Amino acid sequence: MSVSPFAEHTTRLTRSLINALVSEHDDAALASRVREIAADLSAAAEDPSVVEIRDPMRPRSRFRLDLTPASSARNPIAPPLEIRHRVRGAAEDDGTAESYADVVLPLQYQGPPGRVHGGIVALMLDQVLGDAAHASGLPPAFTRELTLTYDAGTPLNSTVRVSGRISRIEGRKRFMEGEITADGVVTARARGLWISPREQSAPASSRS
Ligand SMILES: CCCCCCCC/C=C\CCCCCCCC(=O)SCCNC(=O)CCNC(=O)[C@H](O)C(C)(C)COP(=O)(O)OP(=O)(O)OC[C@H]1O[C@@H](n2cnc3c(N)ncnc32)[C@H](O)[C@@H]1OP(=O)(O)O
Repeated sequence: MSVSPFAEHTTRLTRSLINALVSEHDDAALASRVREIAADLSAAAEDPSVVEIRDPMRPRSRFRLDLTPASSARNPIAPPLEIRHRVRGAAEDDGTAESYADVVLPLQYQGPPGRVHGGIVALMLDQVLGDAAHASGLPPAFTRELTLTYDAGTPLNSTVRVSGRISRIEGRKRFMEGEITADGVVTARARGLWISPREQSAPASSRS
């Protein structure tokens, strides 16, 4: 289900409000930002039908109603994670289907100074690996195990790439792997196991 421009606009403004709360330590400056954002929120709510967004997030067909705190365009606590799909080609040329997202994390996702919080790193990798686990119309599967290695700080305020792919499938089990890179350097790696519940995996288990 696609998100209306009004809902997405309101989500973006709410993200701005969250950002103001963690950025402005002076109440007068904070109050000024709050007034601006409140005015923008009210203006859009006057007539939701005329709200337009120049660069809306693309609705993803394999995720009909995304309300997750990881990637929903209508959930302001979610990082602005727009997941795309591709086949790794040219350089690697291994033909692996991959899910990936290029994302900039603002201050509200900070852990150590200047770095993305490790839990947010895990959240994004869980989501992108979970998305990749559902490639090719595979039946629903849940994260059973997720192992993270934090190799280096993941920077705030600059584009990082979150990627995930299936490494192998054994019956109901999908073994996943992925990483986050910043300027081409790996900052975190993930390995995980997604399992399709017995009742939902009849076609998959008959293949095993
Ligand atoms: C969420 C998807 C919904 C579908 C949506 C469709 C479209 C989606 C599009 C895009 C999706 C993006 C969405 C991302 C969402 C983000 C991820 C989350 O937040 S998920 C929530 C957190 N996770 C849970 O809540 C799971 C909780 N756990 C469970 O419910 C169960 O454990 C479950 C269903 C996962 C498995 O239950 P069992 O009872 O079937 O499992 P047993 O029988 O113990 O294990 C199955 C096999 O796996 C082996 N196994 C277990 N652990 C293993 C391990 N660590 N290594 C190797 N094998 C292992 C076992 O030995 C067994 O093998 P043998 O069949 O006997 O051969």
